[in-house]
Amino acid sequence: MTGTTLSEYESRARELLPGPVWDFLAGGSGTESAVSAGRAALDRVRLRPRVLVDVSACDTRCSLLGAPLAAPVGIAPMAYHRLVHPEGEVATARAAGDTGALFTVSMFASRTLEDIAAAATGPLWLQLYWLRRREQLTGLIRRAEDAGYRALVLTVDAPRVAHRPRDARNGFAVPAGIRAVNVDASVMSASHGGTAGESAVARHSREQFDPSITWADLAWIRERTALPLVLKGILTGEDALLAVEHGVDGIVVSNHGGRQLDCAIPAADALPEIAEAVADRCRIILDGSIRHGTDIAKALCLGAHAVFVGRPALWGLAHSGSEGVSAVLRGLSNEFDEAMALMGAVRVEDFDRSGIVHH
Ligand SMILES: Cc1cc2nc3c(=O)[nH]c(=O)nc-3n(C[C@H](O)[C@H](O)[C@H](O)COP(=O)(O)O)c2cc1C
Ligand SMILES: O=C(O)C(=O)c1ccccc1
Repeated sequence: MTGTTLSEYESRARELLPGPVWDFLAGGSGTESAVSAGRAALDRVRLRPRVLVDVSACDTRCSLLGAPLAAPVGIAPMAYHRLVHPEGEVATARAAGDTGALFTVSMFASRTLEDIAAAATGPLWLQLYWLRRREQLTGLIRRAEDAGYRALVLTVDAPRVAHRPRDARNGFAVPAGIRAVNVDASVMSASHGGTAGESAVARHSREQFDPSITWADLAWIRERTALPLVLKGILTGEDALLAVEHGVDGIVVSNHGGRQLDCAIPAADALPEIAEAVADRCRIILDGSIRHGTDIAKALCLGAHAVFVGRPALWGLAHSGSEGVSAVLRGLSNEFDEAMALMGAVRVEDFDRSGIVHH
């Protein structure tokens, strides 16, 4: 990673960012046990390399729902990139384009969908939470289509934002001047109303997210767009099967980086039963604690087609803007390329369950 390791990006970001912003990035819900469990789950997976395979031309490229990628890597949707860098999502989009990564833009992005699209040279997806005010969703879907976004990601593990002790203690609110510019100001004014005991983000999500939606409501989105639909936050084979039965194009196996259900099963532990239930009928993406090229290899062996990287992209952005995000993504891709060579995998599709043991 051009001399700077990922953990150096992390520690530099921690030094640079105000304490409450760092806590918002790093923190989880409840006991925060689902944050560390995500890492522990990947650490329990060990790789089984094959040797004497011609690896003189490993190919890290793949395609995900029609999007060509330099490696099976995307940036997870994360709110408010301007919290860590003034250019925000525009800088992140440039880096994703430069490195051939997918960028999933959060509904609570701090730059407009159109500005992000103008800076992007690679594929963009848009993530949505289901708001009580459905006309806001209709507007976002139409704007995403017009700006060339290639899929919608509906996050389903957050009927509301969970209680996050660090944010509550800090009375965290998004600083004045940073806004979720793509939604009506009255939808997410998370810059107001942080109080000791509850963050503004948690309070506004309770007011604005629709907690009553069910599988039957997916038809409402389908009727409004021909874009592929991906559900983010699936952790069981049962729900993966329902997702397939409801015709979704992809799922993100995720415990939301340990930020939603405390003690939720780590994505890596959930993946085998999900891959079995899905049986190749939709795309599977894993996120949570992906920090090394070998983590990507492990996710593919467990049944994922690609991974999303969350916090490390923001560490890179805080460190040095677009350059920092590019360096973080390039570092991961280079490590993945090496993992392929040392695993005896020539193509991304060569990874399967025979590549791992799981303790
Ligand atoms: C600061 C921050 C903001 C996030 N915002 C969103 C969001 O707006 N929508 C969403 O679906 N997930 C959001 N997530 C969750 C990420 O998409 C992802 O699931 C998680 O961060 C992956 O774990 P990792 O950070 O360990 O890589 C957020 C995560 C962080 C750290
Ligand atoms: O999804 C999240 O983890 C998150 O932090 C968030 C931030 C702003 C609005 C909604 C969720």
